[in-house]
Amino acid sequence: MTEPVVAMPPFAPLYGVGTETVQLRWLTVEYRTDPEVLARLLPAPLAPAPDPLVAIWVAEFLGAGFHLPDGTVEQRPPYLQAGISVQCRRQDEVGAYPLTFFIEGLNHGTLGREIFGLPKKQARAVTLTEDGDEVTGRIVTANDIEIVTVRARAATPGAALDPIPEWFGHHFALKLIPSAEGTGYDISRLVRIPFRTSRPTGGWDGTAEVTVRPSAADPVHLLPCLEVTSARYGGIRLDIGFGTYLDHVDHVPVAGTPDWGSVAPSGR
Ligand SMILES: CC(=O)CC(=O)O
Repeated sequence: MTEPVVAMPPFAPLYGVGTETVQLRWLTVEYRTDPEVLARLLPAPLAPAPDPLVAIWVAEFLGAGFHLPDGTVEQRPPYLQAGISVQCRRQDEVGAYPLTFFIEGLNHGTLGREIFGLPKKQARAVTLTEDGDEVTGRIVTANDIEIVTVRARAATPGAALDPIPEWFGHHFALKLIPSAEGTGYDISRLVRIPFRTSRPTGGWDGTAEVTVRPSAADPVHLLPCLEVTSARYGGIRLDIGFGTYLDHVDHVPVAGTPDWGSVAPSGR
């Protein structure tokens, strides 16, 4: 028999643990960046993919439903979320390594953060606005810096295309649980998270401009936009199942520190 998953606080869990189905309005802008910086951000055994691609996405989660083991569905109100992921390789598979997800209302993101290690942070604001054939996404950090503005314009409107890149099919997240004793971490493990998309509606391919602004706390500017390679927008359904544990990671790159140091395990 499979043991049920228990969430915090066990007295009155913050969320029910189940698989997720969500309807999205989603913008992805993909660009090439400095390959050396990208390589330094990846925890081994993740390695750079041949193309040094970054994807900035901004999405409205229109109705996230969590299918619980007892057959009930926990429904969430709509919210906005954005993320910065880089393309990577693990053995022969190409996938996405998520650097940071920004969310308005971190409570909605606790499940993905605690279980899968999706790197969610509270944002001051995430916006996704339509204006004719243009869509603009913004990420404003908790300390009020608009670190990302992406402005995309439709070139081929009306296509039924998936706005989520194919390489997002495998997300290799790093689940990192810090030690309670003040040094290092207790868990540092890659988790494969299956992202399955279906039913694209009203999407388009287009062009985009990307602006990233410096912030010490959220150093997205370390990944400069050298060339936009694609921009896609549209409606999509996303299904996320349970994850699979992969490699233990002993060298966790910490960006933005003067020497790009790493943290060590706690010894537990
Ligand atoms: C894409 C996601 O952020 C998935 C989740 O809801 O945790």
